[in-house]
Amino acid sequence: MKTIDALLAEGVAGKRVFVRADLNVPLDGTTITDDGRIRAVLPTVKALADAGARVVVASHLGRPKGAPDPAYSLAPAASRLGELLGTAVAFATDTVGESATSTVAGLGDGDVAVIENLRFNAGETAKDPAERGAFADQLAALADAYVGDGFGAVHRAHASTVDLPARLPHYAGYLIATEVGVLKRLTEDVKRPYVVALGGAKVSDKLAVIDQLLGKADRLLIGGGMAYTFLKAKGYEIGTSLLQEDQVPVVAEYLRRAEESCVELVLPVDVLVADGFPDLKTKAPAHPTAVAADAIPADQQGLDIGPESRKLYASKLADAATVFWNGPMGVFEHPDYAEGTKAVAQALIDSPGFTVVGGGDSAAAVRILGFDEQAFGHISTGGGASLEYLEGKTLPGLAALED
Ligand SMILES: Nc1ncnc2c1ncn2[C@@H]1O[C@H](COP(=O)(O)OP(=O)(O)O)[C@@H](O)[C@H]1O
Ligand SMILES: O=C(OP(=O)(O)O)[C@H](O)COP(=O)(O)O
Repeated sequence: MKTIDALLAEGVAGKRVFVRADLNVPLDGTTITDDGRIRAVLPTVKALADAGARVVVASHLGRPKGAPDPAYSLAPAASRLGELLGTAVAFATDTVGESATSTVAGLGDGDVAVIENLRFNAGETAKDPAERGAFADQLAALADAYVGDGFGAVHRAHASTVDLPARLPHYAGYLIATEVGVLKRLTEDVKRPYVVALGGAKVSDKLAVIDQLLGKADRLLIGGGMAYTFLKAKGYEIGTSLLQEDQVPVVAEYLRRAEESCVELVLPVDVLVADGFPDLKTKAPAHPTAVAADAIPADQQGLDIGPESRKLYASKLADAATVFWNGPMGVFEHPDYAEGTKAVAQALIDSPGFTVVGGGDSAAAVRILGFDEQAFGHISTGGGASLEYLEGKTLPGLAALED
């Protein structure tokens, strides 16, 4: 894999360099609540701009449905990138249309532009390779070289992560190099006990990784929205909690295999419930109650792990030599449901082992909840991406950067 240093050595002055970043930041309206993913790509963007490249930064944000949707605009991320760089950053209001073409044509050496959300074009995520390829052809017309630095999206086989680098000289950026370097420590000669904590809301995406993790980790702690499919598989009532119904038999099999292979699969013993999802805008008090995990009322929704589970999870992390954590334990964006995530973050800090936190929301959670980033071994910008890396899968966005 050639890195950005090779591109810089070849000389980039006057060249248009396409940087596929992951600027999928959490937003409250148009306010960015955590800019970690933007800061993470700065070394790459700065190095290219300082060397006189005309830098075209691109990313997805959220999951719009293949058409423009103002709620998912990258405009706030573009302005924040400009603030962090201390220079004006141009913003194209489309991906490959008139605005993108003229914005890129208007760049001088050392200038930076951001184009609009790649997922506003259906070609970005299309299953049909021809449709993806057609979009990639249009993106390729905007650049002379490609730098892959969106680590959080390298597990996606999308036009900008796979088809575009096939059309341009391609290089790995600094963030990808760092992320892969650190995650290698968790795959080669991992120190034990190795504990993996999983939570969050992308349940369908992330349940599959448990299949592999059962053969790799010594202990699996399950929280967040992920936990309720497990509780359901145990035969418990889970009320209106997040459920991946079609995966219940698969999860039941995970429970059986864990027992057989002596992997500790730890589920919440109690949870915080309420009669609905909290208002994240007003943060109005949600008045949750703590109930035993096997006593969730039918009309209630589980939104965080409970106080007994906090203690249990902390104790299961206390002797870990290696920890990987992806996915908040609850709806941490609301103060009434942040305690589970706080307890796990604190347990990682207190753990003597090498600790890695991965995922857009998990990384944002530890910073928003006031933890010191330096207290963790590594904070990865990718949740699904790092999990799939740990599974030993070939990540399409990394494979596409190979020579
Ligand atoms: N019990 C729950 N029910 C619904 N959503 C939850 C629950 N627990 C956590 N979440 C949500 O999960 C989201 C993060 O999930 P995910 O995207 O999978 O994590 P990451 O970005 O770290 O990989 C947060 O926005 C949080 O509010
Ligand atoms: O936020 C992301 O992943 P993560 O929540 O697993 O960290 C990435 O930006 C990928 O987004 P996607 O899961 O919509 O493809």
